Formats: sequence, structure tokens, C-alpha cells
Amino acid sequence: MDAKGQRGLGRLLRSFRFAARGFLHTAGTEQNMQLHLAAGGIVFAAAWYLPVDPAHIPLLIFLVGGMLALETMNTAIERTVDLITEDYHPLAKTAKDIAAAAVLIYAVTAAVVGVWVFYEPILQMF
Ligand SMILES: Nc1ncnc2c1ncn2[C@@H]1O[C@H](COP(=O)(O)OP(=O)(O)OP(=O)(O)O)[C@@H](O)[C@H]1O
Repeated sequence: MDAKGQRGLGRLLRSFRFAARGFLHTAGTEQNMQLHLAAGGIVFAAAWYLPVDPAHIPLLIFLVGGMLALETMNTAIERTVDLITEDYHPLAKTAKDIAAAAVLIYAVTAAVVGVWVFYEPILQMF
């Protein structure tokens, strides 16, 4: 049976390996992804040192994970568009701009929720 026809655990591990490669490619090539990773690290460090409500920690994990997942998908869309055309095309522009808009909408949402989570703990510091 070839690798594509694999079933069970072997197939699952193979999928994880490809996904890990995709993540490493995104983290290695996309400056925005590196910014999101740094921001995620700062969020978790702040949550560790500030008196953040423990009930809010899953929310932070969900927000940071969602941001990374969306940036990864944005990169996949950029690569796919580049595969179709490297010339200027209005549809290529629209597709990339829409994918970027999805990332922006999520980033603004995450920032708003982040302020909501950290507002009280930061006030308590003073
Ligand atoms: N083939 C194309 N035709 C028309 N416009 C394009 C094309 N490729 C990119 N663009 C425009 O340039 C913008 C930036 O595209 P690019 O592929 O460089 O992404 P990027 O700046 O690397 O994005 P990110 O910062 O998210 O990685 C797109 O949002 C789009 O408006």
C-alpha cells in the first residue's frame, strides 16, 4: 500500500507531519505570523504574571490559537493565488485582500476581548 493509501495511525501521523511542515513554512516566511507568535507569547506571559481570572485562560488560548490558524490559512490562500497567477489580476487582488480582511477582523476582535480580559488585572496592579 503506498503512503497515500495508508490508514489508521500511520495516516494520522503523516497528516500531522505535513501540517507541521505547513506551520513551520508559515512561521519561517511570513512576518505577520512571527508578529502573531510574539504577541501570543506576550499575552500568555502577561496572563501568567497578572491576576487574570483563571476562567479567562481558555478564552485566551482560543483567541491566540484562532489567530495563528487564520494567518496560516491566509498564507495558504496567498500561495494558491500565486500558483494561479504571478501577473497582476483584479481577482487575485480581491482574493488576497479578502483573506487579509478575515485576518484583520479576527485580530481586532481578539484585541477587543484581550482588553476586556486584561483591563481589571492591569488596574489591580496600581
Ligand atoms: N497577482 C496579484 N494581482 C493583483 N494584486 C495582487 C497580486 N498579488 C498581490 N496583490 C496585492 O498585493 C497585496 C499584498 O500581496 P502579497 O502577496 O504581497 O501579500 P503580503 O503583503 O505578503 O501579505 P502578508 O503581509 O499577509 O503576507 C494583496 O493584498 C493584493 O492587494
